[in-house]
Amino acid sequence: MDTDLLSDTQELPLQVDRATDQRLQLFIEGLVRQQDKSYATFTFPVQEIEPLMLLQESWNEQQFRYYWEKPSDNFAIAAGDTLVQLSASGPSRFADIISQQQALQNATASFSSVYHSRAGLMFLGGFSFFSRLETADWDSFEAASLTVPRWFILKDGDHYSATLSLQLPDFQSRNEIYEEVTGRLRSLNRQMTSASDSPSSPVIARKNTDPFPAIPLKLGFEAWISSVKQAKKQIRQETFDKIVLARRLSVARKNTAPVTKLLDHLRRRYENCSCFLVHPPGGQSFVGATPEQLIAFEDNLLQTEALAGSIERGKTAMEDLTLAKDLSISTKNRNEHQFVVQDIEQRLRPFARSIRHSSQPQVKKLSNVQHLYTPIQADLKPEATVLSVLEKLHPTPAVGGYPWHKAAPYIRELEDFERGWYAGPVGWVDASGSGEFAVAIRSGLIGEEQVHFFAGCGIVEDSDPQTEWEETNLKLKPMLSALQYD
Ligand SMILES: C=C(O[C@H]1C=CC=C(C(=O)O)[C@@H]1O)C(=O)O
Repeated sequence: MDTDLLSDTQELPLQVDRATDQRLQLFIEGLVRQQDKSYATFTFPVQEIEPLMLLQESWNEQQFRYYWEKPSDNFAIAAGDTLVQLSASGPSRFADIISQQQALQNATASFSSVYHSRAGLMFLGGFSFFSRLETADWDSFEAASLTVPRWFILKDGDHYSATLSLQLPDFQSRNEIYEEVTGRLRSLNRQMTSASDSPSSPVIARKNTDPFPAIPLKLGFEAWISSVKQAKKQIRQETFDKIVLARRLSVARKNTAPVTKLLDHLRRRYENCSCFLVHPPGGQSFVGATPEQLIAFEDNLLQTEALAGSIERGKTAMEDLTLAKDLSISTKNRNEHQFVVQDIEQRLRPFARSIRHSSQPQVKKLSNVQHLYTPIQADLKPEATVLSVLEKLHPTPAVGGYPWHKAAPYIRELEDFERGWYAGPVGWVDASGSGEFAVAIRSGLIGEEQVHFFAGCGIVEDSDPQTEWEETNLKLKPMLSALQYD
């Protein structure tokens, strides 16, 4: 290896010691000799770095970009460029993705100089709410899409690493592979150095002095009231017990700040949320900060939750407490919540050895709204995988309905827009089969000229259409503020 990457020369974010270099050369020799793999990944430790800054530094509209951060977990992934994109559409999309993922895993060899289970292959992306995408609004997205990036940076507590991946048939010899890996390490080093030297943090530091025009928050009000009334009629006729209706607010994009700034705002403001970005090559950016975890899966231990039932935050501590109490004792909200707990439990049962949750919901407080919240844990049977469980869990009645097969057609009928990836699962899966997916609510689709914001709420027998409308306004707030529309 050229001396510039070796650790006894200068201080660089990513350095390789001689022993690692020797191991790397042997690994590459093995790849070329055996010729039984089509892809290889290479993971190295890096110095402390802000993955978001690197994403900003390396931003390229024409390439795949991905970001995931849960500030409260001290966990982040920034990734870019496509090595392979797994995609599928239709009712068998989960099964199709699972078989593509397995094939890719079998065709990949991994080199790692870190001891971390997230080293190696990483699959990043998500799924649309319904099994097909039907309009041009989401034309850069697939109904199911997991991308293996050509690079990603991982931050997990104090652990930082960089993983590169490549397609082996692109290279003729051992030397070419070695040159490619070291060349890319060098360019990553340059980007990491300028990301950490970058004088300004990507924070939106101050309010825009020339505020954007007020959002027409009343837009779609009549249609909403009428849809909620129709949904309640179906509930009275016992078609279903609960349905989640959503609205889309579409506005001209005024804030042209990079989406990385938007993400930075979200992660600072919503520390307990999963902040995400999925940007297909040349497409729009799907961005959000969601409080709802759909699945966290590691060593056959699963964590999920019921999050449904909402009320505003109080202006004083006392008022806030009173509102939380009102929420906890509200029959309407408790019913709305209980359908979710029940349904999740039912769906997990075939996979689970045991399932645990408290009998009473807690209250989860976000800066704009508070929700009823029941964390649920399950020990799963060995055959369960993150994607097979995801297939069964999505959509929970927190974003769909109860029973789902009865409510589903009414969502399409009563909403006048394509949900796309709104309320679908978004997240990541690693090579060991662990992964995390969140429900992509509190989100927006950001195009060059237009932004679509989404928010929904659960409708049950005694829902009041006006109150539900106000609740959607509360839920739109995080994204509206992040784009400075307030
Ligand atoms: C569907 C959304 O929220 C869900 C999650 C939490 C509380 C909800 C509610 O109270 O209705 C919704 O079930 C959304 O924010 O778009």
